[in-house]
Amino acid sequence: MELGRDSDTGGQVKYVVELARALGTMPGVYRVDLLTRQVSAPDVDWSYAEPTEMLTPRTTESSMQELGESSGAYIIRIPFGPKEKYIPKELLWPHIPEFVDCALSHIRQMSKVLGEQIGGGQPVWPVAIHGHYADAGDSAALLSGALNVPMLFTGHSLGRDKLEQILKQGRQSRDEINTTYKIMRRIEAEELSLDSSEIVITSTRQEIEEQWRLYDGFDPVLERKLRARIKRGVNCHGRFMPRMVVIPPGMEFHHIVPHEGDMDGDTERNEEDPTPDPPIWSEVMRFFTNPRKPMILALARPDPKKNITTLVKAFGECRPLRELANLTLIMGNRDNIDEMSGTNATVLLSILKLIDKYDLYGQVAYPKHHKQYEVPDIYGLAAKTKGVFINPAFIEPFGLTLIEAAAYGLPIVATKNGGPVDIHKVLDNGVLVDPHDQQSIADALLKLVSDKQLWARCRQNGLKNIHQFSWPEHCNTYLSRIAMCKPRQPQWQRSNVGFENPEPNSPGDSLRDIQDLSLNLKLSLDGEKSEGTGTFDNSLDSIERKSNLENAFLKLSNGIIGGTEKASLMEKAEQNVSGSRFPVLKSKRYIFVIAVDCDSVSDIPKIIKTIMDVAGKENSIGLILSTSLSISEVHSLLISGSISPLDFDALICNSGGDLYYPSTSSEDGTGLPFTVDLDYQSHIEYRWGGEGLRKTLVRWATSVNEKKGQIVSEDESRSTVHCYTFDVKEPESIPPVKELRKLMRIQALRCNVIYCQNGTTLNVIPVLASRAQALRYLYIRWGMELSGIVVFAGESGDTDYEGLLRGVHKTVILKRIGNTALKLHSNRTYPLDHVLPFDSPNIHHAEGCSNEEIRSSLRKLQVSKE
Ligand SMILES: O=c1ccn([C@@H]2O[C@H](COP(=O)(O)OP(=O)(O)O[C@H]3O[C@H](CO)[C@@H](O)[C@H](O)[C@H]3O)[C@@H](O)[C@H]2O)c(=O)[nH]1
Ligand SMILES: O=P(O)(O)OC[C@H]1O[C@](O)(CO)[C@@H](O)[C@@H]1O
Repeated sequence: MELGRDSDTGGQVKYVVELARALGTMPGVYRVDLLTRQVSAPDVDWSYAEPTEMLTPRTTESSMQELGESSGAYIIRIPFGPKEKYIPKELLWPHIPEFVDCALSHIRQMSKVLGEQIGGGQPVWPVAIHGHYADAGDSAALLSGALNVPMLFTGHSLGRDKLEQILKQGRQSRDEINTTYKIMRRIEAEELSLDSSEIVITSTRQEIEEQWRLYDGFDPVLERKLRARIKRGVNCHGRFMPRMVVIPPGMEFHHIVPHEGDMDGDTERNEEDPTPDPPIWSEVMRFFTNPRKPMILALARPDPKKNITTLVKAFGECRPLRELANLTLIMGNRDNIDEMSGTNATVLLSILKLIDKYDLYGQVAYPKHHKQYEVPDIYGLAAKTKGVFINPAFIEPFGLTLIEAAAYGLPIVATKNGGPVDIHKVLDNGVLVDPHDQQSIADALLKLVSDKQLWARCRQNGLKNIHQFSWPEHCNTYLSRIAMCKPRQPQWQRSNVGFENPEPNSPGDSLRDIQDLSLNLKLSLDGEKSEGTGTFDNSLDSIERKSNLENAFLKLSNGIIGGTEKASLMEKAEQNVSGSRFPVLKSKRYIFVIAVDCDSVSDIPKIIKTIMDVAGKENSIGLILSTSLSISEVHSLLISGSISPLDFDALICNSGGDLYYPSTSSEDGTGLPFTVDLDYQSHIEYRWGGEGLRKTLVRWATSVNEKKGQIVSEDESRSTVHCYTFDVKEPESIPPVKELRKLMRIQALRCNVIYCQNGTTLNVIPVLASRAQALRYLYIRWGMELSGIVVFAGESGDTDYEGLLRGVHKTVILKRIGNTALKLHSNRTYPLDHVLPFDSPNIHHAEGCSNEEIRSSLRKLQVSKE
């Protein structure tokens, strides 16, 4: 690993690689995939372009174990974002949905492969998905929603805390910080991770109490209260908190041999010892006038928060310390400071200036290069000189370097802010200091290098206790926590499992199953009615006539049919569905998704007709309508434009709260020619606050009305099971969307709040539901290729607009559509340009909404109908 190469290659990289490797050797774990970005850029190592890399187990014991085909731990590199270009983490946001789409396709593919190998032909679905750091938290949330599997999250370093620390330093304004670090988008990703995760893993208790508590979506007191309510079986009124679990990271101990000798002592390498000194030693020692003095070692990325400058000042201004010890600063690798990122270069330059200011030549080493395999030798050298390791960071979430130093027999001086407090409790191998207090840093270092007994005691304590930081131990606790999560998987896969072993009157004969069967049989009926031919007649051989099928449907609904008969009926219906209507989505070359949020709803039919006209009558293009409107509003709209619902393959309504398919019958009781997808409903159900959420929203509306007059009211007629809709009379007077989101999160209500239709409507839907996620569902459910999608959107739109433009699909932005909606975005927590990939070749701005202008955009996007 190239640790410390830049601000993206820190401790988290080592943590996740070692965790994946360790998990891959645990009994009960078949396969671990560590997904990351594939980078094929000339300025990074060639191995970053390798699509797959196996992480070989460290211990011979585990490598001796019988491994199954495709089992073990792997790094999977997913290509996304601009080709051949390295992108720092702060600039990745516009590309995250593309990663999600590609990752989804890898996971689906892998689940099929594993299904063939070990799943008896049934796809083997992931047990859990774990996001590490904010960007992966965002991705994992979308993936866990699309796959319907439990999510875990580890922050490693948290945005709110970083923001506070930088503000405290007073060098940058909030806006400047946001421009440099895109920190508000990152914080939103961390909030979403709280909304979506079942478990948040932290390295220390401090991370929970001091850092996570800064977030809207987490409150340690409320968390305890909700946990107690769940234990007592008391209603939580739709409120959810992720479970926070402290599991410190481990160490790989296989290569650790603490140096026993000192620079002058008997155990020093003697003349007969054939092992030469590690080359990195001379790289360091060449800086020193007297290399035998105890070495104070700091090893950290040249990031301002690591506070190396205070350390250099403390050293420079403390005469006795300078006389007694040398200082070694390992700050990543560099060829040319001018080519380093702005903040890293600034740190390095200020350190060089301080060295010059205090005239520390001959006393401070700051080598340009080191390899990761040389890091143990650097700790070893410091230990050999009876030196001390120091981490003076303003705040350190955990601090891998501290456990590394302890493992190599080095006492520590560490910041009292963050993880080191917990580490010190376990290891008791040094002194904690206030990182802002230069004098106390110098005092602590001086004490440890001058008091030989204290030094020896700290070294021994560290070595004695370091084994408490063990990966196998970490993995045991981790896996036991995952095992406690309620298993989640797509509803239709559960039905499949049921088929293999249909027990008469088994507990599986639930209302849900009946609904499933009903939907599938109904779809079968629709299939016959609308298509007339196809596999319908052949596959339903035991139910010869359509009327029999209708009877069966009724019997199922009334609970008369159950057990084996139901299972067999279900299987036939399922085969029929797979054989007729829905795979149509899969076979389409392109799917046109009409997601325009027009200034006036009445403008939509005209746009739909133009796009339909462009699509032509060929079967190779599917059509989906994606809107904030309810299904009955959609129906009226289509009628008003003389458009047949049957021209669509699917209709995403209520901002993604519901998914419908057109149908020639109307058995839903709504009188409308659509069938609701019940599997989708169960798919997005996660953390839906239901009645508790609705009541809170109504209370919020009342309080807004008390202040501003009657401007917002619940609209029961447009609300559905998974979408609470509110009418807004004066959009400019109601609080911005970010405030309502915050209010919900503070109350532990997890939902997706969308201001739509120019702010005249407010839709509240499940947290992992959205118009963009509905497309991912169609991919997972029916195999609809995401790369074949062309989304038609306006220049602006509802507050879920950003989701429509990003991913592997292509987008045509129609000029002058949805302009009024722009005001909905004026009060966002982060600017749209931090998340929209406007330079993407997948996006094209059409000059207008005419047939020719749309055709021209499609040509530019290389979408051809053939
Ligand atoms: O020039 C360098 C600098 C660092 N490292 C290594 O990089 C890692 C740095 O990890 P850490 O000291 O933990 O700091 P960060 O890079 O900031 O890592 C983040 O993620 C870690 C894992 O969750 C947490 O321990 C940290 O607190 C958090 O800030 C260690 O293994 C170092 O040995 C190098 O090899 N060379
Ligand atoms: O300064 P930030 O953005 O909080 O990032 C620190 C994180 O970045 C990394 O260096 C690389 O992802 C991690 O090791 C660490 O978790």
